[in-house]
Amino acid sequence: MSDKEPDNTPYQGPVALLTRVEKTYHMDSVSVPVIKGVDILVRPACFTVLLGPSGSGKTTLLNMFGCIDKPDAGEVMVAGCNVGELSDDALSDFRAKNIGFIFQNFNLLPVLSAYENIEYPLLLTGASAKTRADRVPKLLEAVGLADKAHHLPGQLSGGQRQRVAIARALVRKPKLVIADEPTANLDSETGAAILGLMRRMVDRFQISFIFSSHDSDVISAADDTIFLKDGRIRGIRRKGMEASA
Ligand SMILES: Nc1ncnc2c1ncn2[C@@H]1O[C@H](COP(=O)(O)OP(=O)(O)OP(=O)(O)O)[C@@H](O)[C@H]1O
Repeated sequence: MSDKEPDNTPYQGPVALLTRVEKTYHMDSVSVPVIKGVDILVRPACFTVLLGPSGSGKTTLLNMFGCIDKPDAGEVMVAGCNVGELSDDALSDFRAKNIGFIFQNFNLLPVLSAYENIEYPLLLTGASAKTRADRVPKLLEAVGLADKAHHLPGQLSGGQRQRVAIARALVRKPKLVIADEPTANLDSETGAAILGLMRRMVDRFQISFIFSSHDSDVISAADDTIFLKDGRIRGIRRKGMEASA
C-alpha cells in the first residue's frame, strides 16, 4: 500500500491554453508586434485575470481565447479543442457552445427585458421551452435580479445591466467566460460588487472566467493573475502558490 497522501488538488487539465502565441498588426507599411510569444493556462473553475497597462495586449489575447481572432503563430486550445483547426462555421458553433462573453458596455438588446436578454442565446440555439423556463429564472436569482425580470435595460442601473449580461453569458453553460474590462464603466463600489458576483458564479457553477483589467485591486478576487506588459508575460501569481516569472 502506498503511503503517499491522496492528491486533492482540483486541477483536471486546462479549460483553455495559449501556447507560444504571437500576433502582429499591420497598418499601411508599419508592422506592430503586439503579442510576443505568450503561454497562458486557464484552470478549471478558476478566476483568471489578465492585468496590464493600456496597450499591453489584454484584449488581443482575450479575442484569441474567444476565437474571435487568430494568432499569427502558436496554438489556441479551448475545452480540449485546437480551435485553429476548425472551419469558420465549426468555429461559430464551437464558440456558441463553449464560450460566454461579457462586455464593458453590457451589449444588451434594449427592446428586450432582462428575462428575454438572458433567454435570447438559448432561443438562438433552439433550446426547448422547458430548458429556457428552468434556466432563466435560476440565473436571474443567481445574479440577484429575480424582481427585475421584466425591466428593460434602460430601466436598470449600470451594475444591474452588467448582472443581466453575466447571467446571459452563463445561460448556455459555457466552459469559459471571457470578460474584457467588465467593470470599466461602473463606479468603484458597483465594480467591486460585480467582481464579487463573478467570483461567486465561478464557485457556484464551476465555470472558468478570464477577465482583463488594469486595476490591481482585482487581484484579490482572482485565483490566477497574469501580469502583462508590452505583449509579454512579466509574472504569474497563482493563489496559494509561489510567484513565478
Ligand atoms: N486592429 C488593430 N490594428 C492595429 N493595431 C491594433 C489593433 N488592435 C490592437 N492594436 C494595437 O495592439 C496593442 C495591444 O492592444 P490591446 O487592445 O490588445 O491592448 P489592451 O491591453 O487591451 O489595452 P486597453 O487596456 O487600452 O484596452 C496596442 O498597441 C493597440 O494599439
